[in-house]
Amino acid sequence: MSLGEAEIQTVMVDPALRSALKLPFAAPGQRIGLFGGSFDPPHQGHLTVSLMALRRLKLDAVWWLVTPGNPLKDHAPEQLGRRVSAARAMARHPKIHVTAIEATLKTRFTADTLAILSRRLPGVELVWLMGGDNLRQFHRWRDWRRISRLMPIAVYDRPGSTFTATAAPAAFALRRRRLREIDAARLPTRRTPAWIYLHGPRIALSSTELRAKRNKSAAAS
Ligand SMILES: Nc1ncnc2c1ncn2[C@@H]1O[C@H](COP(=O)(O)OP(=O)(O)OP(=O)(O)O)[C@@H](O)[C@H]1O
Ligand SMILES: O=C(O)c1ccc[n+]([C@@H]2O[C@H](COP(=O)([O-])O)[C@@H](O)[C@H]2O)c1
Repeated sequence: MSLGEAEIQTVMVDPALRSALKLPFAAPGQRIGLFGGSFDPPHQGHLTVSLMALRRLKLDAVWWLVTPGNPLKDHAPEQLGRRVSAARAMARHPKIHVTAIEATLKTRFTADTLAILSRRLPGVELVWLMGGDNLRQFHRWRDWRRISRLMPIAVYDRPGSTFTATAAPAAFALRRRRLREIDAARLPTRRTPAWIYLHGPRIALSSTELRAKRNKSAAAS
């Protein structure tokens, strides 16, 4: 969307705060996809989810929130700074911004991060983005119902999750709040809870697989 002078003046986010949080610019009325992940390492799957979400949900931008660590994963990820740099190198797109906001906010759980961001960005239409594998275990996330009330959720299909994700406990609990794919562009402004399952090019890539390959070639050399 294009903003007039008056609208830019009314950006409700305190600029000092925004710069302290190292947040990209977002104005009221803009639609921002929040894509949390370990990105250890980032890959084409992340990029595809972001590009499809930009297009189908008519987003103005996607912010990659590189997490200090997924609370449900045991293994320690690569150093945060290295993952942020790798994510920036992968996400070379004018509408994709890479942030380490959870490290700045010192939040560990998505519900806490999203509660702060929605408070700090009033009027901005935020959407939580995730892959189908995460929908399968969403009911195990801390305060997942609160997350579903904080902002709409878009789930992108992923090999291995196609037939199981939409039958998972959280999907079942929220089944009456699911939008048809044809209505994707309306998701960001829908009353919550609201969610959608998006189909598109399926990318059979994972960070686990890339780490295994990297370790194998390091061991061979
Ligand atoms: N190939 C893919 N297709 C769809 N969604 C994906 C894909 N890869 C990652 N995602 C989603 O991107 C987000 C961040 O994922 P993450 O950084 O953990 O990558 P990953 O490949 O799932 O890593 P790992 O194998 O270490 O679990 C998650 O919501 C995940 O579901
Ligand atoms: O808050 C939780 O309980 C929670 C549990 C599992 C995953 N998450 C978040 O989900 C996002 C995707 O995680 P990952 O490791 O699959 O990339 C990332 O932002 C994690 O912090 C959050």
